[in-house]
Amino acid sequence: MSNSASLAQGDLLLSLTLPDATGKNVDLHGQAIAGSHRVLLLGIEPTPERLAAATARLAERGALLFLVVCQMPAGAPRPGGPQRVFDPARRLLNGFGLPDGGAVVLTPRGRIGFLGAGETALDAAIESIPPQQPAGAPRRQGAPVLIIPDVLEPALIESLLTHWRNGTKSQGRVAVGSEAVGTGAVADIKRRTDVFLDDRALYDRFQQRLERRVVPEMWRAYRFRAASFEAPRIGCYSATDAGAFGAHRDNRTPTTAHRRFAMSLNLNTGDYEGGTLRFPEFGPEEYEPEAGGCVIFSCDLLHEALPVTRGERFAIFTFFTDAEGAEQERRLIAQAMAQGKQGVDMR
Ligand SMILES: O=C(O)CCC(=O)C(=O)O
Ligand SMILES: [Fe+2]
Repeated sequence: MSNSASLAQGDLLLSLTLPDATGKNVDLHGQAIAGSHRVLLLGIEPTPERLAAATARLAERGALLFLVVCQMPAGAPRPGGPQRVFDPARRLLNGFGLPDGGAVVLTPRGRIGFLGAGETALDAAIESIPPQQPAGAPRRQGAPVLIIPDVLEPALIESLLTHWRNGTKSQGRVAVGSEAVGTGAVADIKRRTDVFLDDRALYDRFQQRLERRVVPEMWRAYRFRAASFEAPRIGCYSATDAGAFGAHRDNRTPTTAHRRFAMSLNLNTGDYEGGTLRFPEFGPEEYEPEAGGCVIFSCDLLHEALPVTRGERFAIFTFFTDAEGAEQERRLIAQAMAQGKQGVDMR
């Protein structure tokens, strides 16, 4: 991880193991408990009364409590109570940037759902756990896509939208190659106004969210190790020209062949109509993550963004590649530079 700042709400935590009183390692993402909300109370021992009240409220929510203590607990684990785990180096307190008494909620997905400190931290942590959801109808089809909610928070979304408003705009640009269309037809396949994310500070904030919330999810879902991502662009599909991106794959030209996974991350929802994503090879379902959330999919999948019929849809896009693809891309950029082209212009 390139950024060493404390873990924040929304970050994914895929491994977390601490010893119990007997020295046996407890995997806080173990298969018997992952999939439930887990509340970690750090560095303090609640009174028996508070513990009883918290345990009852947690049970209602199907959640589990762990006490993370810094002193090795005396004697054998106490039967019946919450599991105590031992963190003498205060790795968790430091990693979360919390004082003693801090509370953390791990969501079923393994993300940090809540972080808090102070007298009310445990109650607030429990309060943050949503009621258990009904299963819904069984799904019989769907595209092999990964939907990740809450990758970007509202303040960062706002900064990205401001960057688009002030940025240098380019329209309808697509990579041209064997299966791609010629310039004459470009406007037909892609009607979108793009601005590259070329502001360093904003780029760094965006990159950190991808590293903590997207890259590890791709590893878990696909065992895909992202080595780099392409210059992100913020796009606007407007109803004024029925903004859309017709059915295409993302890796079918010499300059895009190194791409492995695409990310489409919505910056707004609700203030436009249309604009959903569809994967026609897999069925008629339409995909639309909430603002701040994204869809990740293989660049081999045929996909289209349906026309926006009212308002404007904003989203940010990038493509991930692995070490091999990154090497391919480096060669390509070097070639283009040797021919006097600018790297970013190839995309
Ligand atoms: O609008 C979208 O969500 C998809 C965009 C897309 O397919 C692309 O930029 O290649
Ligand atoms: Fe695409």
